[in-house]
Amino acid sequence: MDCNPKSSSKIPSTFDYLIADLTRDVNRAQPRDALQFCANWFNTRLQEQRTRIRDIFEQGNPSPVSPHQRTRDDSRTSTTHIAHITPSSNSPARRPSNHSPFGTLEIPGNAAVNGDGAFLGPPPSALGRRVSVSAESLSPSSGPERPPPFFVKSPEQLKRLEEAIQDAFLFRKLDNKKRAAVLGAMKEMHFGPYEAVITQGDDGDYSIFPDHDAPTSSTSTAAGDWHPVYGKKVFAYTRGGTFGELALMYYAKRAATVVTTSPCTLWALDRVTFQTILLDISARTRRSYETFLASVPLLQSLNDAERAKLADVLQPREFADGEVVVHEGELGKEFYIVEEGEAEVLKKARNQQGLVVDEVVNKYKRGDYFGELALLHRTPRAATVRAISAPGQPNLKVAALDADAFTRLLGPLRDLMERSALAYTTTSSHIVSQ
Ligand SMILES: Nc1ncnc2c1ncn2[C@@H]1O[C@@H]2COP(=O)(O)O[C@H]2[C@H]1O
Repeated sequence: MDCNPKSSSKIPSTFDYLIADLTRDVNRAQPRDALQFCANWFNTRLQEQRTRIRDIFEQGNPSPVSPHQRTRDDSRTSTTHIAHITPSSNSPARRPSNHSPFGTLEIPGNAAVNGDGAFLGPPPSALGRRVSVSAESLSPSSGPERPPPFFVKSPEQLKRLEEAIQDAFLFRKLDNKKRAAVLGAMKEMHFGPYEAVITQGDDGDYSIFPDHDAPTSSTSTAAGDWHPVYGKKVFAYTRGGTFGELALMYYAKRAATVVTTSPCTLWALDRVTFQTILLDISARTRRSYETFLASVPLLQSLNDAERAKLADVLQPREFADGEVVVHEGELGKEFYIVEEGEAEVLKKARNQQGLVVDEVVNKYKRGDYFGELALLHRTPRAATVRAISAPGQPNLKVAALDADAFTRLLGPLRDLMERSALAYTTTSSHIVSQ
């Protein structure tokens, strides 16, 4: 059997990659009990994946119900009293558990998670409980036969949706095509005041992204500052806060109830799309970054673990022909590595007539980097870098690294970058950016 996902003509899925990795490890380890080895291997991979995703969430989008935050008094908590909340038609008092207000989307694999699955001894959840594992957890990749749902949206809806997700960490990893697929799969939902959007103890079926124009909603969970139906209020969401992802990531029960405090517009992303597109993409992005980074000359001296850390924090950006990535004279906040396409570097200079013109001083292609000077020296951008792509040629795609991660992860390469920068051409006609 050919287990190399790259040698097959179809697009390899996460499952293909997993089997290739497993085959490689089995060949290395030559286990006597192959079945036990495979069971342990998958279990370990599952735990690693959950841990990595949890870490990503905690870095980029801390959840109010993550274990170390649950008891913390958060300044974002609103002053709305939970005691005002009354059960709605969607509340647990009036409907059976597991009846989501979103209904069930008619897409394959969208059935509720089995509550007591014990397949392969699932890892404990982030909240310390054992969690169920559905068959989907081993193969989050949907493949072409399982397209995500698509909800038609007006330009006005799309604009609101874009605003709603602009701070959501996972979306930053999506390229334009995948982003469009996720936006299409998101469903607009309207809630009245004091309706339970998700209910503690239910299975997780949707991740929720509140509309930016929506008033706040609040979280409650049983204990303490008590409400007869919803229990204690532990957190309040303001605009831009997303919730409902924990149960989707860990196949755990809902860890808290989320109740609207006034009429709300929310965007719901179903569990299968969340996992197949978002989680799968973050794993794929990481994997393809690791391969790509190994080919970048600047990073040759980093080891695999260092490059893997870098792959975790890089964010894809795309620029059409003529779009500027960095402006000469501006403050620098990011560093860039070219993944695809081309860019040119322009510096302001005085021509013979004394007029200020942009002069091309450099060009970039795949594997090149730029934007290091402003971060290394804390100076304004020394030049403008803009995308160039002839008709039919790919747009410029870069992997961006923020200033903190640049210092932390590429600090050891400082000397190398300084030496390479000596080769930058600057003539007396160039105007020095201050
Ligand atoms: N001749 C050049 N002078 C200055 N910067 C250059 C030149 N050629 C390429 N660059 C890159 O252009 C980038 C602009 O942003 P930075 O100043 O942060 O870092 C700069 C370098 O990475």
